[in-house]
Amino acid sequence: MHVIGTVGLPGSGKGEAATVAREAGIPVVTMGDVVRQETADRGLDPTKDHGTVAQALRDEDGPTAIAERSLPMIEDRLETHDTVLVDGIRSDDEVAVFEEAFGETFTLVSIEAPAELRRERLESRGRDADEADGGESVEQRDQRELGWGMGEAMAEADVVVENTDTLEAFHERVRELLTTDDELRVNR
Ligand SMILES: Nc1ncnc2c1ncn2[C@@H]1O[C@H](COP(=O)(O)OP(=O)(O)OP(=O)(O)O)[C@@H](O)[C@H]1O
Repeated sequence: MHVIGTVGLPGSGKGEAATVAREAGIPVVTMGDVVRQETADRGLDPTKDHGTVAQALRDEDGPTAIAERSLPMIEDRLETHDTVLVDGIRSDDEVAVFEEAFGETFTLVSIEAPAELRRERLESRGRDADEADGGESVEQRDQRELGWGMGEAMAEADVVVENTDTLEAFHERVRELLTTDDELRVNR
């Protein structure tokens, strides 16, 4: 059994890593799924009330509210799959929840790329997907996420994957990581 969590700053490649996992038949649980589920449970509109519910969860139950609620979803996937990828971890407080729940079977992977490369990739993703950035620069997004504890989370990673080469090379590296038992046992 393996639970693999990914952390990384905006545009580092977490979404691409999740795509590689799905292609390899590894289920992906995102913190966003948790918020969507909670929004539906509260009878609210997942397309409009996502942000409000995410904030409400943290206000009501503290910084680990969303991570705690993802645990049953992860355990559910582990009934039928050996490995599960957790996407959307944003702080060291959240990392502590997964370490406590899964112990040595939890591996934290930090995906890293320089700000300039991430900025180019996010701009290009924005053009492709017609994605609005809300007027926020990459530096501002970095500061916001670092303020939540992303830097501390990245510093605790068991494995660092540099995403500075081609997309194909990154996919290959992630595929290798997800399917090589030895690499996932680094913290045993
Ligand atoms: N090595 C690469 N070469 C070229 N493009 C890449 C590479 N890695 C990722 N990308 C592209 O850069 C963009 C950002 O990557 P991705 O969406 O995976 O980042 P993310 O970490 O999930 O970002 P966010 O936190 O903002 O959701 C995507 O369009 C992705 O396809």
